[in-house]
Amino acid sequence: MALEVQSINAESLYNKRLLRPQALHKGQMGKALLLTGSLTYPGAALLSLEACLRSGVGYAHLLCAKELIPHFVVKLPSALYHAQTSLETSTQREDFCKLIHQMDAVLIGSGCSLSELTELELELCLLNVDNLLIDADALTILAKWQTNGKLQGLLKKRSKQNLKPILLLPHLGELKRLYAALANSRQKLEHTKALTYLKEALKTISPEQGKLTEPDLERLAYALIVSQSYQAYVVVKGAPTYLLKGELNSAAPENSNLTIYQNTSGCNALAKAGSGDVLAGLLAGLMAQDLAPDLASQLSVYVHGAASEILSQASASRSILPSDLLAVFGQVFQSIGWD
Ligand SMILES: NC(=O)C1=CN([C@@H]2O[C@H](COP(=O)(O)OP(=O)(O)OC[C@H]3O[C@@H](n4cnc5c(N)ncnc54)[C@H](O)[C@@H]3O)[C@@H](O)[C@H]2O)[C@@H](O)CC1
Ligand SMILES: Nc1ncnc2c1ncn2[C@@H]1O[C@H](COP(=O)(O)OP(=O)(O)O)[C@@H](O)[C@H]1O
Repeated sequence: MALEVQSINAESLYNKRLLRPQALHKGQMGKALLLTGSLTYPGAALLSLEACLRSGVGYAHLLCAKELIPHFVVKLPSALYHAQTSLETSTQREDFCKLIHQMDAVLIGSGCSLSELTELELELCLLNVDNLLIDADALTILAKWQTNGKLQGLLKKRSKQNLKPILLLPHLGELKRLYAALANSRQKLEHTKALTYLKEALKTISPEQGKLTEPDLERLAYALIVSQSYQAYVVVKGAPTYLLKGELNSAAPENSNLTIYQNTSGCNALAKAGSGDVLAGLLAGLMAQDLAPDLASQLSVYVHGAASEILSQASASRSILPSDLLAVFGQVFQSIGWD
């Protein structure tokens, strides 16, 4: 039984730092496309876009309702904007596919709203995008497709084309939604097995490593099942955030190989609508720079959390806004040697 618990902290990330040569140019630093925000939730687009720009990515693109572009461009002029189309015609779908094929990473979901258009965009992304991050409303659509059987076909096509596992960013509510969509007795049994495995395996490691509470273990057991059933990497958002690497061998849990990464940064200043949008944009920008999904996830959750801690040294956490985090990302990156 191999289980390891590792902390995501300043030292671990310093040791994994990748330096930016002075002579680099924007073309070497990746292109990220955000399919975030909507007329209903425009703020989510701005938060994720600025976070993406502050990740160091070469180009940050946003595809959004054309009415929003004149407002956004005033606030974030360095981003590149594309007007959303209905995807009803084959030309519109071809243009959309052309755009996503040019990208090194695509984020879909934060503030997109649960529209038919979001569904069409998500389907095309699943079939075409290698580094695909899925958040918020797009997670709800995934759960719906899991229930009605559509997702299985899409994931099969995805794996035939050798596209990477998708990256999911659920909070506990969304994680449970994804799990509930599986809800058959076999998977329920696997959740019980996963939980039992985690509890047993934790007894075999040092008490220092194994400080995981019962609710955290529950969360991780859900994440294990979701990760396997959706063929996905999962960032298990919350206090604290966890990442999982490896697999549960459900036939023989004792033969599983699993690493749990526990983030050590963050505070309750993040318990506000919009914090998740900031995290998603930052992670998309890092993935576009060719960082492996596990390193990009570790770095983004740490920087996001540490930014909230810096702000809370000078302000009551209640008054800190998700948009305030953006200005201190640079300070956190610098403190861990990521220039
Ligand atoms: N400024 C903006 O434009 C924002 C737009 N947002 C978008 O608004 C839409 C709806 O977001 P909602 O926040 O209503 O939807 P959620 O699915 O995030 O939250 C709905 C409910 O889920 C439960 N929940 C949330 N977080 C949980 C947690 N950590 N543990 C357990 N249960 C939890 C709570 O009961 C919550 O009221 C999405 O598209 C979202 O992306 C949000 O991202 C917030 C900010
Ligand atoms: N008390 C807390 N301590 C540490 N991190 C937190 C806390 N509350 C929220 N967060 C972090 O803030 C983010 C909230 O994301 P989410 O619930 O998706 O918000 P949004 O409304 O923006 O979609 C997650 O990254 C989560 O880990």
